Amino acid sequence: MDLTLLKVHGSMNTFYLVEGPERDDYNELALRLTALDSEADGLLVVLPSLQADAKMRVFNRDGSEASMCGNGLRCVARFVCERQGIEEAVIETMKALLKVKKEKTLQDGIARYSVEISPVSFKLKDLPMVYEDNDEWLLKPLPFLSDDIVFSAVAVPNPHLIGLVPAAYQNDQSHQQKWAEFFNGPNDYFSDGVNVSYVTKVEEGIFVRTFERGVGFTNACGTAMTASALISCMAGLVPFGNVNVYNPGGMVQCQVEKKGEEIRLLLTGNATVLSVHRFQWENEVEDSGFKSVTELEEQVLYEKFIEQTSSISDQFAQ
Ligand SMILES: N[C@@H](CCC[C@H](N)C(=O)O)C(=O)O
Repeated sequence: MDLTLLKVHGSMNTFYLVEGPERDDYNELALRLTALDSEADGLLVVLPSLQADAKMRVFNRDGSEASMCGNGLRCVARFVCERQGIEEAVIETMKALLKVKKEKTLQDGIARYSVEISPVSFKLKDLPMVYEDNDEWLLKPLPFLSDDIVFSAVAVPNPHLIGLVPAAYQNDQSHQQKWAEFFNGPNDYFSDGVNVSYVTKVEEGIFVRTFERGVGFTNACGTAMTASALISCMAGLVPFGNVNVYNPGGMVQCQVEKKGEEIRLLLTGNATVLSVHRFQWENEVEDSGFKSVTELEEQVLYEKFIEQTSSISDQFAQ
């Protein structure tokens, strides 16, 4: 089968995007593509939907399917809005119908979209996480892990474990890597694995580094950045409202509103198309492969944007 793929990114969280019918082997396609491209964090599939303008499925580098992807949703939002000539849409995801919207471009040319991140749950059963007889785990050290990091568990709806850390843990990532690898292997706490983020306050917001389930360290994880902004607001690290979230791949804005139990989260950032690919997808691995690549110019502008945000991100080892 001859497929047309877009290589896209949100904050340098990079995916192949394909449009197609429902089928049960997109995990295989994700594995084929990521085996050929070490930059790709996974695959986004845009499908027809009976309830929304389109449906998104997301597959990690290792072929596992995730319930949500914030950076990926911005790229899907752009694809659907441009295809239909609209500025707002609703996208069906595994657990929710989410509103997406075209926003004013960044630096006069970088396409920018906002996406709803929902539903949000602090219930450990929704991640799932099991730790003694706790129902929630918010802003408390996990004693077996460290005494000086407060951790929070939140599902948005994919699972996140978020630690508020001093800068030293950003410069030496071995602590984060060790525990993220442990929680994503056979373990008693997270039966489905978990995305692990370390968050540090910076002058104009927060810096977030994420070790993603099914991927490893990534330039950025949209759901993790939004969940981290929520936890940072709840911890009093930054005020509720708009939070600038810096990451190794750039910067996004997360809008965090919490009224009692009701939480509203919005993630806004770039949705960039890097290149267009033709890919031959056959049963045999040796018959599959890229047939052509057309590079686009959009990344030039994005690189300039990164230069501006790098004064903050460069405080930490990349
Ligand atoms: N990078 C994504 C999240 C992708 C899914 C994640 N690895 C999971 O398995 O939950 C994002 O931008 O949110």
